[in-house]
Amino acid sequence: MAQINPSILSADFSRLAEEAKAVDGADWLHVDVMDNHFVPNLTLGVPVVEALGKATSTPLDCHLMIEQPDRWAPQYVEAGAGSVTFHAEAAAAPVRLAREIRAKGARASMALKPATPVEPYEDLLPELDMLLIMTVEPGFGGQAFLDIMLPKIRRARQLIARHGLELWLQVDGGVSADTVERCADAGADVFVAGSAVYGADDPAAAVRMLRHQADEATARASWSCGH
Ligand SMILES: O=C(CO)[C@@H](O)[C@H](O)COP(=O)(O)O
Repeated sequence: MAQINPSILSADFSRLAEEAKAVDGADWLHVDVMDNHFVPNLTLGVPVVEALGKATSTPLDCHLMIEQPDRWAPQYVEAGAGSVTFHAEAAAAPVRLAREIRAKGARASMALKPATPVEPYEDLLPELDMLLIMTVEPGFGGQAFLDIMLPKIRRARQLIARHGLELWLQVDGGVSADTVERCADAGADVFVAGSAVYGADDPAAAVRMLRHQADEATARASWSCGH
């Protein structure tokens, strides 16, 4: 079944605990950590992740859009993140970092900005639990989905299949009722949605609707036949 991870970046930051509970039933809560260096925006850090973990039973999927993830990622695991994503463009030693995240008990994930190809990372995929393909330039919610990322999602799904991996394939940026089916058709199985969820009158219902759309598209997709 498709996983829908609402992005807290689109929530009301003055009511984070309530906003986290508003999406009960989501698979993970996506937490965007930005440092104003790797991306031109600043959001939240370890203490807020720790507080969020106490406010919700939904597991936390922390997306680190920061420099020096090798130094910081382990602290997010200790703060309670169930999944930690670092950027390939920022990590000094991605294999060592993925192993450290896993050894500390979280799922290890690596993200690729739109201009970063997936092929150079083929040999690293077995070290990961999830690969995140950005479908906008990281930094801000509410941007338009980049259609030109669909071939990259397809190529990533083919690599995962070729190696027989159980790797989750996440997409993030501009995912909505208009785009989720194209992402699922291309091979994504984990969908981050910020404005499409928190901009809806009923965020929990928006999660259910996106999951339904993604599941239907996946069932029709050639990559999922036989799964
Ligand atoms: O990582 C990011 C942005 O850098 C995302 O998680 C956005 O927060 C998603 O928001 P929408 O594009 O779905 O509004």
